[in-house]
Amino acid sequence: MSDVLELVDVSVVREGRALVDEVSWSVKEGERWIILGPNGAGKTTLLNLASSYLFPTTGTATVLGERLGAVDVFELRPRIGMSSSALTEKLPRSQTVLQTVLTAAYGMTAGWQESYDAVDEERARAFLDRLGMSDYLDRRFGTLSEGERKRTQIARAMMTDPELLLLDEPAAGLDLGGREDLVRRLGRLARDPYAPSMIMVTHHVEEIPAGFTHVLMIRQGKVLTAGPMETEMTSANLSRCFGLPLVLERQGERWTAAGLPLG
Ligand SMILES: Nc1ncnc2c1ncn2[C@@H]1O[C@H](COP(=O)(O)OP(=O)(O)OP(=O)(O)O)[C@@H](O)[C@H]1O
Repeated sequence: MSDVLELVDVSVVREGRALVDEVSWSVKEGERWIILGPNGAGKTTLLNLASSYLFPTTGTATVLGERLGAVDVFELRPRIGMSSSALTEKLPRSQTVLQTVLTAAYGMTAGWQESYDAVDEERARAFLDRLGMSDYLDRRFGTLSEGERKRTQIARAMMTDPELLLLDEPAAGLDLGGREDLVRRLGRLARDPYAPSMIMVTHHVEEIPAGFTHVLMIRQGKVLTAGPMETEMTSANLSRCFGLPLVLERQGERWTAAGLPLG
């Protein structure tokens, strides 16, 4: 298995502060990683490295076999699918759902043309169908609910047939039903052997879909633990990560966590 992502002693320093601090981490082809950590821990910074939108201040980052700093990122980026709220804000509100997904095939956030291939349209419809968005194809993106927007964005991220799929808090802001619907769909994607390698950032263990294989926990820019879910998802690790005593429980392939009552 080859490395999809390899960080070696990577630090990202801004205003004299290390947002990520000497991080070494590798993601192999086919793995599905969760990044867990409190607010401000450096999770999005790690995703921005993985998506080649940020370069290390020190250390080396290799994405899909290409070393950042020595590769044309405009060739690398189409190989990476990304869904994040920052990206959602850049998508034109007046485009339809189908157009929003289709424009990804051409590496754009805007610019609807009439000349899209029938093959591309077929693919866009198929991804939207898998994400339960078939009834919304002609709806304007700006009129969608939070959950519908997230599902559209994931379909959009899949459109370029990426080798690496990055999901930044895909379930944030969803109600319980919306979260469970999305988590089930992501679980199905995670178990699909033809789906790309995946890295998903979350604050909540309840949002970890079935089928995810590895977890990285980060706190104040430092990696606390990184490895297989079976060995690393423990109450002790989670408590260290979030800085208070937590009890982690597993039910089948899903997780819950709660703080211990105050004594
Ligand atoms: N350009 C920047 N200059 C200075 N500080 C920054 C910059 N970008 C991010 N930070 C800081 O770096 C830290 C890590 O940010 P990051 O967004 O990676 O955290 P996060 O774990 O994703 O947080 P959250 O869960 O709140 O989204 C934060 O304290 C943030 O304020």
